[in-house]
This record gives sequence, C-alpha cells and structure tokens, in this order.
Amino acid sequence: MIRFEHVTKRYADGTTAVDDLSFEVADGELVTLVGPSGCGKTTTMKMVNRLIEPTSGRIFLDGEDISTVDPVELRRRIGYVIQQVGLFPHKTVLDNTATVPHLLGVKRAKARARAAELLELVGLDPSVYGERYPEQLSGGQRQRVGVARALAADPPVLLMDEPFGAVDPVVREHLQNEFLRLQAAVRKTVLFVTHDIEEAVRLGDRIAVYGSGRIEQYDAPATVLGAPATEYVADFVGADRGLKRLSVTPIEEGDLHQPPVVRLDDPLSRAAEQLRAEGAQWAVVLDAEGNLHGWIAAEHTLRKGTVRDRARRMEAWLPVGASLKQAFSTMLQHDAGWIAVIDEDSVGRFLGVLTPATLHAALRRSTAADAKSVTRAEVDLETVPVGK
Ligand SMILES: Nc1ncnc2c1ncn2[C@@H]1O[C@H](COP(=O)(O)OP(=O)(O)OP(=O)(O)O)[C@@H](O)[C@H]1O
Repeated sequence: MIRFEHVTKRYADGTTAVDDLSFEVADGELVTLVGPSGCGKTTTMKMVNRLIEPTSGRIFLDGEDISTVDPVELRRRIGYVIQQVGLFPHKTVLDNTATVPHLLGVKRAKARARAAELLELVGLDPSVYGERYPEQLSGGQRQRVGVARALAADPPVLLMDEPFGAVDPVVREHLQNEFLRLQAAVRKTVLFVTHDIEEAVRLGDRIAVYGSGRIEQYDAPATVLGAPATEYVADFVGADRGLKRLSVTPIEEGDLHQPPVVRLDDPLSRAAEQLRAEGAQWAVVLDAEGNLHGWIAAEHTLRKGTVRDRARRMEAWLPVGASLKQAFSTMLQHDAGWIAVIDEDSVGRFLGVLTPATLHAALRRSTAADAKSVTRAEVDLETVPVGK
C-alpha cells in the first residue's frame, strides 16, 4: 500500500509542484493520476521511488516511511515504466528483460527463462522477438518490452509515467487492453500517470484528477464522470462525459426488462396466445435448461408446430457486468432493438433484456446513485430530473 501524508514539493526556483497532497493506494489497486501538463503528476510519482525528495510530508510504502529506506533497495521493490522506454540498444530483447533479475544475482539462464515467460505475458513471442534488438521493434512492441522489464524483478509496486504516450491511438488501445489483462493476473499496486482522461477512465480502479499541485477529486471512474466534485473536474472530463460513462457503467440485473419468455418445445399456439395476452410483438426463446436460445416474432407464431420450428437464434447478447457501452455497440452492430443479457457464471442462463429505453434508464439511475452515494437499485427514477 502507498500512502501520501501532507506531501509538498517546492523546487529550488520556488515552483510548488505538489501542494499538501494526502491520498492512499490500496494493495493491488491501479490508480491513474490525470491532469493537464505541469500539474505535478510526474513529481508525485518520482517521489515514490525517491528520484525526487519531498520538501515536507511523508510517503509510506507498506507502512514504512520511505525516507528511511535506502533508495537502491527501495527501487528493487518498485518497477518503473516511462514513455521513452530506455532499453539498452546493444542488448537483445531477452537480455534487456533479464537485466534487473541478473543484476540482483539471479543466474543468467534462470533470468533469461523468466524473461521469456514475461515476454509471452506481454504478448511478444520470445522465439520471434527475444533475439531482436530494440531498433528492430515497433514503438508498441518496445513499450511492451518496457512493461516486461519492469515486471522482471516481480516488484509489488509499478510506477508508469505515460507508458503508452508515444504510440498511435489504435496501438495504444491495444496496449491498454493487454495491460488490463496482465494486471488482472499479476495484481500489482500501480500508479499510472496520464494526461488523457479516456486512458485514465479505462485503466483506473480509481482516478486522481489533478488541478495545480492538488488532487481535485479521487474516486472511481464512474463517479468522476457521473458526479464531478468541482467545476474544474467537470470541465476536465469534458462535455461528453455521459458518453464516456457508458464504458465504465456495468449492466446490472436490476436494469433489465422482462419480456415474454417461451420454451423451445412450447406449441406455437400457446406462444401466440401468450404474446397476445401480453400485447407483445416478440418473445425470448429459452431451451429446457433456461438458457438463451433466441427469439420469435408474434407473426411467426400463427402456424402449427412448436416454437423450435420458427425460433431464430439470437446473436445480440452480453453477460451481465458488461458495460453499457458494449450493450449499445452490440445493438448497433446487430441492428437490434434489444439485446439479451445472460448470467456470466453459467452457460447462458437468461436474465432479461436491455432496450434503448432501459439502457438510458440504467445510465440515469447510476449517475443519480453516485451523486447520492446509494446503490443503483435504491434510486427511484421518478425523482430524478430528466437531463441531469
Ligand atoms: N526540476 C524542476 N525545477 C523547477 N520546476 C520543476 C522541476 N521539475 C518540474 N517542475 C515544475 O513543477 C511543475 C510540475 O511538474 P511535473 O513534471 O510534475 O508535471 P506533470 O503533471 O507531470 O506534467 P506533464 O504532464 O507535462 O509531464 C511544473 O510547473 C514544472 O514546470
């Protein structure tokens, strides 16, 4: 765990880069520091591995005041990834990755074997890339080697300063997704500096939004987007924050609409009656186990036979917990007026459907829930003004 207590950094020329900063990063948590250029993000980060010393205040790593720890020993516990990766140009990718463990006394063969594993983990096939030199890699591949190298000594803490800043947006998104997958496996405590709010939102368990030398808000991404603490934060996250929020708001069971449901082996006549009784144009079709099979339109029930004969397979579905953005994009992709939502743990137990109207309601409910610090289920939409 990393804890800042009233930390201030004033440079020799009188610039106050960080002003009385107090915050905490839990073990295994990924915190993004985001803010405009010059607001003190890099200074904050470099104080953690003592590349910069605070003017006042204290920083603790696992309860230990880092000013009492030898900087070299401290840095062994902290991986560091920066934008200009700083790979050794005359060493192969494998040797670059193995450098730190080797320096720490791990035998060369063992360090190289571990390095190969790490390259694999960051998505670089060691048999293809291991013997290349850094100049023979793309920018994105070099960044991955940087991440692999930072992980090589298995430090509990990672500091990452705009690590994906130098690559184009497509590669960047790819690296971000890979990094999230990696982080889910290794669960490091990560401080991640970026000036890009999209990146901060996508990666962070929590986001620290910096004003000048200070944190204006420190919250989960959905809260920062849905309930910005100050005008400054609202401006920084942008006018399209509702749209950004879609990507960090998961589908919950309570959001779902319950349409008529029929079974594969039901006679069509019974399905027709049910649809008529409920005044519905279509029904969801489940198999005998209650798993999603597809759907059937009312006009297709007006014949003899069973639902199985006329049901269509359903392509537009998502597991509960997927984001509202995924839901919206699945609807668009399949040109569907609704999507089915299934249980993520079972093989496809049907839970309900999401329509444009329920999707919008879910977004409004989750924004209101964050503003009032209650769960989404506790929000009565009738009391939420439209347009908020
Ligand atoms: N060595 C230094 N001497 C004096 N001022 C400095 C020094 N290093 C940084 N600063 C100033 O401290 C402030 C914070 O700098 P810092 O690099 O921490 O910001 P940042 O948020 O990381 O910016 P960027 O996104 O541009 O990297 C800036 O005003 C910067 O000019």
